[in-house]
Amino acid sequence: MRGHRRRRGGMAVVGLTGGIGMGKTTVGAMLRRLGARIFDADAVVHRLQGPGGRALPAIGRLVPGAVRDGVLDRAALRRAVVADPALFGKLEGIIHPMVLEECHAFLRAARRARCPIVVLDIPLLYEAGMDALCDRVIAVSAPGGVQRHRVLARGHMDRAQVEAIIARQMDDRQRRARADHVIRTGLSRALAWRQVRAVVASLRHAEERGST
Ligand SMILES: CC(C)(COP(=O)(O)OP(=O)(O)OC[C@H]1O[C@@H](n2cnc3c(N)ncnc32)[C@H](O)[C@@H]1O)[C@@H](O)C(=O)NCCC(=O)NCCS
Ligand SMILES: Nc1ncnc2c1ncn2[C@@H]1O[C@H](COP(=O)(O)OP(=O)(O)OP(=O)(O)O)[C@@H](O)[C@H]1O
Repeated sequence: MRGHRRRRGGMAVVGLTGGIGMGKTTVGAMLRRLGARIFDADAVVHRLQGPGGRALPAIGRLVPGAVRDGVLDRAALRRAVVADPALFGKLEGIIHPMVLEECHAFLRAARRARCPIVVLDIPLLYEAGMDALCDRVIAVSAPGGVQRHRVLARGHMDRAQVEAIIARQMDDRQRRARADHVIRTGLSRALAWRQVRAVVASLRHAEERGST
């Protein structure tokens, strides 16, 4: 538990992490409705890789077939990095420093705007050591079967690709053991809401006591 660390500049920084398809975006949206400002690492990655994105030139050099006329073919990039783990590591080497930079810029802006609670929604929060930026961490979790079913139901990844991504991520049990709060998303949305409200109430309670 990092439960009683001092808040940084009057703002609670909450990490939100979990494996692919565990429910980070869904829980992030609930936290937003309760007043938190969200840093969405996946959305930042998509912007960096989108038309005119900063990461495109380096990705084009790494996987030449993946960038054509300044546009990234996500499916081609996914196939290439899943087939070759060394390439996956090199792609992360391009993207992660840029995500970290954007995250610091987000935190500076949120502090200037006096946001009471900010949430860093980052799949690889622990793997990339970005939990060091957080006062508390929430892990979202669901049974492995539910996780795989959800990702396959989206229809753009095959079984092998899902397994390759899961293999690159921290084991769910380890993540749950390290986090301050665990939100279970394997049951109904109503239950997830109840857990999210309880976490926010505990943050607000800590604020009143002057610690997180
Ligand atoms: C592998 C890529 C091409 C797959 O693209 P695709 O459009 O199919 O998926 P998307 O980007 O929406 O990611 C879906 C989920 O996969 C997982 N994931 C993505 N990248 C990684 C990674 N390097 N390691 C582990 N899990 C990852 C995350 O849970 C993410 O939420 C893409 O995710 C990518 O470029 N990843 C490298 C950047 C990265 O490390 N992102 C993680 C967040 S910082
Ligand atoms: N509590 C819940 N009850 C029911 N379904 C849920 C719940 N939470 C998430 N889901 C469903 O699971 C799927 C994955 O959720 P979500 O997109 O939030 O996960 P994610 O962790 O952000 O995924 P990714 O790592 O791929 O970005 C979605 O279809 C969502 O509707």
